[in-house]
Amino acid sequence: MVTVNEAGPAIGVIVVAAGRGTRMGTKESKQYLKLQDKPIVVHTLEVFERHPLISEIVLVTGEQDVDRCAVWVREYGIAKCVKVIPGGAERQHSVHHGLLHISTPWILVHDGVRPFVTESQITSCYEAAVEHGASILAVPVKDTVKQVDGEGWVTATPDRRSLWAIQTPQAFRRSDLLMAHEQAEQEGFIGTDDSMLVERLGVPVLVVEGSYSNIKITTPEDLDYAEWIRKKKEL
Ligand SMILES: Nc1ccn([C@@H]2O[C@H](COP(=O)(O)OP(=O)(O)OP(=O)(O)O)[C@@H](O)[C@H]2O)c(=O)n1
Ligand SMILES: C[C@](O)(CO)[C@H](O)COP(=O)(O)O
Repeated sequence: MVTVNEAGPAIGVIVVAAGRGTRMGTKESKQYLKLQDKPIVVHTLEVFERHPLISEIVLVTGEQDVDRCAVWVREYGIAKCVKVIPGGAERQHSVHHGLLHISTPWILVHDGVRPFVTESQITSCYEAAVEHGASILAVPVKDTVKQVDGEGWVTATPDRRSLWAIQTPQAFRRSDLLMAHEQAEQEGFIGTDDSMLVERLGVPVLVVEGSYSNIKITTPEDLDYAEWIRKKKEL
């Protein structure tokens, strides 16, 4: 672990970037690939660095990447990033590690590979959490979604009007998120996002509409799309 800057009060963000990027298939983990002239994760950090409500960022990376990420944090002037720490085997473990290094009463969790989140989306997500207890960014699904069994047979067609594709950031009270992670760990439950864990505690989670351009860079074709979005936004 490297302490890079002094901590401040208020809203903290855990940026998780400790994944291997298996679906991207590149030698370099996708969060470190360059978008224009900077690593993707740096673009993501810069959005939170610029946000007036954010006081503190904890960056979670692969153990072998902590030092080079700490160098980028200094080089790119991410002054709100107080710690760069190693993550765990699953995204959930990485968030849990991050949570142990941040003590603001409200926490946002964000994927390091979602560099196109906007200031207003972050604000809306945070404000909805403060008003309602917990909130997540999402967009309505555009396609018809089927449930399919292991042999390829359709078993159900859920009503599309009730289906949303979930994004980050996700905003929670720190106490709820910590309890949710501890409970999940005790029960051996692994979820694909943090709200799943908080829902299991019985805390209602409000969906706030995000945008289709807040993509998670996951597979090779997302890189071309990301470059196109970046050019449109002139990041
Ligand atoms: N053990 C892990 C796994 C994922 N992540 C982070 O969680 C975010 C969303 O995960 P995903 O897109 O699935 O990333 P990977 O796990 O790297 O991708 P893949 O599943 O294709 O291996 C990414 O910023 C990723 O770095 C993490 O911090 N720790
Ligand atoms: C948290 C998340 O980005 C919401 O869409 C997503 O669930 C991460 O999941 P992945 O399995 O790591 O892609």
